[in-house]
Amino acid sequence: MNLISLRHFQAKKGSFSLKIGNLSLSSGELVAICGRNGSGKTTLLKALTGLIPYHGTYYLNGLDFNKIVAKEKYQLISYLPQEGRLGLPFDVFYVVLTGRFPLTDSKNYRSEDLKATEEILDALELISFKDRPFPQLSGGEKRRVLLARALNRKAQILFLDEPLAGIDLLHQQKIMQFWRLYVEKLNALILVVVHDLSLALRYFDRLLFLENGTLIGDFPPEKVTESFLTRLVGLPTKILRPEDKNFQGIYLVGR
Ligand SMILES: Nc1ncnc2c1ncn2[C@@H]1O[C@H](COP(=O)(O)OP(=O)(O)OP(=O)(O)O)[C@@H](O)[C@H]1O
Repeated sequence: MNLISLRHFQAKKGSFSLKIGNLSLSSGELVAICGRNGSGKTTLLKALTGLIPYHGTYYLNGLDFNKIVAKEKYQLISYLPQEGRLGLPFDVFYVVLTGRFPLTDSKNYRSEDLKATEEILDALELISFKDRPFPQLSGGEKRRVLLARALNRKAQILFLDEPLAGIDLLHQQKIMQFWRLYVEKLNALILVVVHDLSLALRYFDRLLFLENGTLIGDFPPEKVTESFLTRLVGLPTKILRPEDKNFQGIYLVGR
């Protein structure tokens, strides 16, 4: 099912302009957005979330985005910004619980919100942190907690801006596995800004490539070519395709 449809879509940030002629994203897809710094990845996620205005056509779950009321948008979409700052001394459990706020009556959290929070903390191996004050966590721990908060709403659409930056390799792998289950269980769409092209090629269903605000590529990982990446990255690029597709560990390239 089409969850997002864009036509002649444009969003501006100062003199920068993002332009997408045509794009459809469906439920059940884990999609990476790739591109160099300043290519428009964050601009795209912000425009799709409604944080910056757009021109053109944007249908969300079959409805004109501009005609959907805010509460419904927040129930359908969960957005993790690139710079998630939170200076207040809340404990980790409460920070993650607040991810459920759009599902409540805006006054009280329900027992199912508490239960869901326990479950997501457990799934992301954060349960032992639950009573710790958020500001005291390390950078990577904070990112994992903010990701748990974004996932806790169980929204059908997730927009995640560089959620794996600063996270250790073991937890990156666990998060990738969790996203796969999330997509399957909730028939969800997850759109993730990723700089690590190895990760994007190995774990995602579809890769979108932006350059100077233009969508220059939209491929499944098997169709991404070395010549395309060489041009995109600006460096000679080789793709090593794993022989053992069931291998769950990481591949490192040595000298
Ligand atoms: N408020 C603003 N005013 C003017 N230009 C802006 C503004 N915000 C962003 N830009 C410019 O828009 C372009 C796209 O920014 P965006 O944050 O979408 O890039 P990105 O692909 O997410 O980059 P990165 O990989 O560095 O996070 C950049 O060149 C940036 O300098």
